[in-house]
Amino acid sequence: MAEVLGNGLSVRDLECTRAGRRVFSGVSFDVAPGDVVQVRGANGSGKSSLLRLLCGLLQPSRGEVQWCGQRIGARDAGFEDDVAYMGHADGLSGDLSVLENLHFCLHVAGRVGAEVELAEVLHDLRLAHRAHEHVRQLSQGQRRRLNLARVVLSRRRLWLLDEPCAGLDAQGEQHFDAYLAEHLRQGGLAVVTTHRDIGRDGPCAQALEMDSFNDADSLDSDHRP
Ligand SMILES: Nc1ncnc2c1ncn2[C@@H]1O[C@H](COP(=O)(O)OP(=O)(O)OP(=O)(O)O)[C@@H](O)[C@H]1O
Repeated sequence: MAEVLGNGLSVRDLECTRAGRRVFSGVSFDVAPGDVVQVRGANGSGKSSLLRLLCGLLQPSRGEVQWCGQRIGARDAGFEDDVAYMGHADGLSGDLSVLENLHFCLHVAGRVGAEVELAEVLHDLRLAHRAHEHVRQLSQGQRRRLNLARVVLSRRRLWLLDEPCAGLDAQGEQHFDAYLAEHLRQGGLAVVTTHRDIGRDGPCAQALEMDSFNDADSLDSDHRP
């Protein structure tokens, strides 16, 4: 029986197979409240696949992911209510305004009425002046900021963030660091794929190097040992 963190995320002997090819195997780690894991690795090493396994969008070919002692594959409703996932696609509606997207997010998170906080986050992320514009009119970096606002406002306990700083400028990165530090300070948990050293000035991150879990034939030829 795998050791389980009763109040956090527990990953045991996880294996990922995509299109019949084993991407990684033997991945095990725990994340406790207040902890962040930084996932690193070469292109194709399986960072995004790992995050999709953690949030239940992909199924492992072996091993399991547990949240607060329950296997997530069991589709425990509590897990989905606890997770904020940021993937490569931003999950925003281009035909809705910035404000409408965030109101929708607050609605889904059961936080209708958090208007003051919404206004503060929009101001912090320099999106307040674009609040009534359609999201499709924003730049990539602005959309990334809006996606960050979505995660922050959702107030979910577990953040699963795939390259959250891609496209952010230096100020956007600073805001990300501050929001992540505050999330952890409040007992939140996070798994983040990023090449930035998020432990440098902020929280101390546990590093997970995906390259060490790859099969040799799953890597591009120039990454093979
Ligand atoms: N939709 C898919 N169908 C089949 N195979 C996929 C799919 N998406 C990714 N893969 C494969 O899974 C492996 C891992 O991809 P993944 O995107 O998880 O890696 P990554 O480390 O996030 O890469 P990158 O740094 O380039 O974003 C790659 O070999 C890739 O070809």
